[in-house]
Amino acid sequence: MTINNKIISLEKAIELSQEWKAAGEKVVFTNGCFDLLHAGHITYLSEAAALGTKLIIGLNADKSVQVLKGPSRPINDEKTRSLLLAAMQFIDAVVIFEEQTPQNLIRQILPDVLVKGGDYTLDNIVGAKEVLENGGEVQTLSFLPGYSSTSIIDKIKNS
Ligand SMILES: Nc1ncnc2c1ncn2[C@@H]1O[C@H](COP(=O)(O)OP(=O)(O)OP(=O)(O)O)[C@@H](O)[C@H]1O
Ligand SMILES: O=P(O)(O)O[C@@H]1O[C@H]([C@H](O)CO)[C@@H](O)[C@H](O)[C@@H]1O
Repeated sequence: MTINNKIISLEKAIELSQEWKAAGEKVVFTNGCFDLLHAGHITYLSEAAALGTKLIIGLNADKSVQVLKGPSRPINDEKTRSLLLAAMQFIDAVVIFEEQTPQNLIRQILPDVLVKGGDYTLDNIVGAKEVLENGGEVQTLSFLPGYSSTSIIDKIKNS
């Protein structure tokens, strides 16, 4: 599958997820803004991929990032952010969502496993209730202290 073909619509993500699960694949899902990629992202994303056989990323659209992270964000637009994620061999699909949370997306995809990095706890992961009620798993993965998109921006500003 080419990199661009991995960047799919909500409808395609629902269809693929159903197809994959019917074929016995274990579908892992995570979401985020992924503005400036760093070692923490890569560490937890590679761990996420190892939890199943297909990894879908829910990516906040530019407008959603602006609300969540502030008017000066994102630095990288959604086209760039989705392409960089899709370029990772262990990521099978990237779906951009416009809302403030991936609740609707997760409710429709119903992955086998929902994960976030270690900066989250199980009680503040959006979609956890739906995934658990559907018999899925919810996990928080590694957290690499000192790595964040914001800290990269601050370093550049202060350099
Ligand atoms: N240092 C880190 N180690 C492991 N996972 C991380 C780390 N930082 C972020 N993540 C995970 O990456 C995903 C995307 O988070 P996000 O894009 O907000 O990263 P961030 O670096 O915290 O960004 P920002 O500084 O803009 O808030 C989330 O699931 C989050 O749990
Ligand atoms: O990149 P972030 O800020 O880790 O991503 C956010 O994650 C939120 C999380 O899933 C809450 O449990 C989500 O609601 C928000 O839309 C961003 O994806």
